Amino acid sequence: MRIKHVYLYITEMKLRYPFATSYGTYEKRQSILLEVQDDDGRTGWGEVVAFSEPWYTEETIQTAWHILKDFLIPALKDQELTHPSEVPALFAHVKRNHMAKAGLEGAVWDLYAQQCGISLANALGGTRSEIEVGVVIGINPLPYMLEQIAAYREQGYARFKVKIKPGQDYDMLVSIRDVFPDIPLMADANSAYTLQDIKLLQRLDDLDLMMIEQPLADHDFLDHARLQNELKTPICLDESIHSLEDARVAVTLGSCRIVNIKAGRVGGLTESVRIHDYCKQHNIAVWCGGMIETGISRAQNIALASLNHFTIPGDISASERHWERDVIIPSVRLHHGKIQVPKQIGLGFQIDREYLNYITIQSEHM
Ligand SMILES: O=C(O)CCC(=O)c1ccccc1C(=O)O
Ligand SMILES: [Mg+2]
Repeated sequence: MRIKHVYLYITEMKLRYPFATSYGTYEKRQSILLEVQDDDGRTGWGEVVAFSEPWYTEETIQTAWHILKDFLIPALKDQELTHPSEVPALFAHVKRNHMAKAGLEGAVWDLYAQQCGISLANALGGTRSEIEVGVVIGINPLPYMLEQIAAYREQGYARFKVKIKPGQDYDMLVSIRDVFPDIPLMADANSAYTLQDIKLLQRLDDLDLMMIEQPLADHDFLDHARLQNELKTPICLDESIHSLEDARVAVTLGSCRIVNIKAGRVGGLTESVRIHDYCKQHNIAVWCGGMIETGISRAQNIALASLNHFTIPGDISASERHWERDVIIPSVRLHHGKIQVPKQIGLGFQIDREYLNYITIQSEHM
């Protein structure tokens, strides 16, 4: 396969509800959607999940746009490929910029699956026909969070993740536990704490949380290992894990017992599958993270989460969790609290071109 054309779209969509994390609040979402085309005119779709602000990682929409246009797309175009797992080597001379790389690599995976006449899930080695999914509750006044949890439970979500930050942590979680003693519950700190907060973090052990996600800074492998040693609650790493190598460091040091895999953060689906396989070998649980993404990345996540070691429900909610309307047809829906893994070829969804046009604020053909 040879990529002859790449079409880039910067889109902007308003979230149905503002989404607050420990480091900031998202109200609207720009994304880079990209379409790659081969010599036969077939196209594959990918999404760069970087945000407009460098809060979650250092990448932004603008840095990704630059890296894609000036380095990655020229490195990919016209190269003869037999498999998408060859794409990371073409990008190896470009340091990091994982979300930009993953957007393009994901589009090649979709195209490859279509050429083979199989689903993306199948191409990645996925075996599940449906996946259990969880939902994330942003930081808000407590009564509103309780209402949201009740509503999402009604919709069948199998796991509830609550964002926490200093001052909105222990007491808030105790109140949630009082109302919902049995729900599978976890907390995501997005690096809001340091090892100095160890006493507070140890109190969370009373709350029967499935895990605490990324309590400390992204580079703090050693401090996470010390913290995990002192905590009963499993630590899950998100922002710390940019590669298989990071997963090896974390697992070897004992920095976590669970890994959140996001294709964007680790540079693509190829690296995601490698991390999945490594964690499976080492008895480290994995689940698929979310990035408030459009349906393209959401469809990719569904395919990825169909691999058999994704044993914990991921942050793969229905399209309507964040969007009034999604860019894929049909939108992602829950069926009895689960999401069906599409059997159709490629991503298994169509692109809603009319809506794509409507939300596009900039585009380019390369
Ligand atoms: O996609 C979602 O619904 C929310 C996923 C989420 O928690 C998140 C969203 C944006 C940035 C970081 C994170 C995170 O997992 O830390
Ligand atoms: Mg997280």
